[in-house]
Amino acid sequence: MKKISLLGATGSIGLQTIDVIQANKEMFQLQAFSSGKNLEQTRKIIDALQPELVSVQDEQDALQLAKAYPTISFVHGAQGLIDVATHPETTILVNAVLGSVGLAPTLAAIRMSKTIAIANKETLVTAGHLVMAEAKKYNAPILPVDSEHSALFQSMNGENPKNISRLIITASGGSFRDRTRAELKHVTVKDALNHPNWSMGAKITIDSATMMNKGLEVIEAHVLFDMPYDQIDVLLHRESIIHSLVEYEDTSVIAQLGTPDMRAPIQYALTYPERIPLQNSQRLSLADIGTLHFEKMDFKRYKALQLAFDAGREGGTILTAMNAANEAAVAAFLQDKIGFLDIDEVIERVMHEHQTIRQPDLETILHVDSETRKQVTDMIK
Ligand SMILES: NC(=O)C1=CN([C@@H]2O[C@H](COP(=O)(O)OP(=O)(O)OC[C@H]3O[C@@H](n4cnc5c(N)ncnc54)[C@H](OP(=O)(O)O)[C@@H]3O)[C@@H](O)[C@H]2O)C=CC1
Ligand SMILES: CC(=O)[C@@H](O)[C@H](O)COP(=O)(O)O
Ligand SMILES: [Mn+2]
Repeated sequence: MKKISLLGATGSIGLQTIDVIQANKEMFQLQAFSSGKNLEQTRKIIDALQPELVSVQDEQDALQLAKAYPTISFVHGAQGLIDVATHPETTILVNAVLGSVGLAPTLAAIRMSKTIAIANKETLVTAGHLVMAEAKKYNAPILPVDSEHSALFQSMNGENPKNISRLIITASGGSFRDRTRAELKHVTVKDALNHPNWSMGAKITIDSATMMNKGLEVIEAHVLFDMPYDQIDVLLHRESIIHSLVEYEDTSVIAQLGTPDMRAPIQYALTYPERIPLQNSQRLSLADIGTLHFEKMDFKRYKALQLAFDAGREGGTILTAMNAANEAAVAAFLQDKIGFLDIDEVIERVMHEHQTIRQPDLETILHVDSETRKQVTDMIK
């Protein structure tokens, strides 16, 4: 029985992780989980899986839940996330929380040598060097959940990393892939939330439309697989069937394919190195699909991807600044405070004004993160 801590249980990845756990109750047990503000969904998960420990964002909510469930422990806030991540009985942390708030609990779980199944890409972008150094020091495996990184990981299985020549990350193009940049000036939140292939949380769906999602994923791949940026390519692939590809020195290319279903990479991270049937899933039929499409990436059309490559190549705190600026700008767009194209503008301005600090420690990263959020708030007043 694998005992699991889950951060972000009420979100898109979180609920799909719950599905995988519920479909394989003889194999997995949910020991502890965190949610944010969605109390209705929190109660449903408690009723279905009876965990020992639950964290919610606000103290009042924790007190209210404690009255309703006297046998369960409730915690809250930033410390609550750490308590869930470090629950002494769990061996795996699934990090599916949104944003850089996932960093501290990830580091805490790594320091207890837990296996980390990571969907929370912002943590790897803002402090990848710290996460990977601590994972090495404490012998904590980091298993990718993001579909592209799971695909890369699977396509490297059994290979010698020194023979890899290139990582090729596929991108659907997002909600506005058939519009020019000029046509994006007045798009609405509702339009932007309409992803062609995946049903995901709001923030990542906007990131996908700006192509910042791919930018974050390029940095995530650099961090996870120690690959230089000039050996990471992005390929437009409308269908999201090929989840990513690895090219080797001898020109062979190995890819991982599948229907767009996040439960597959989530389950693979939980069962690794084994595979088990995926319940209620559709098998891939290439004969039914017929044609797959590929296009070269246009870095002028998708400016955010260029900004992410620039930040990645520079390294240090500009990664934290870029990530925090993006989180703040996307939140402002979702609240109708800025337009869609302003997201790129905000990130570019923040990066332009940022003085990079090399090899930052945790304190510096957390400081840059919160200062950048204040800077963005002032910018859009
Ligand atoms: N969705 C997808 O298919 C994919 C997502 N990812 C990555 O996985 C992560 C999660 O994405 P997704 O599931 O889409 O996001 P959602 O917005 O659907 O879910 C986010 C989760 O985090 C919780 N949360 C948000 N802010 C806080 C906070 N400040 N403190 C505590 N909990 C918080 C939410 O709680 P509540 O709702 O209760 O308020 C919810 O449980 C992101 O990093 C994303 O980039 C990666 C690949 C694919
Ligand atoms: C499901 C997943 O991993 C997302 O990150 C997905 O990749 C988003 O799609 P695009 O960013 O390619 O539009
Ligand atoms: Mn992805």
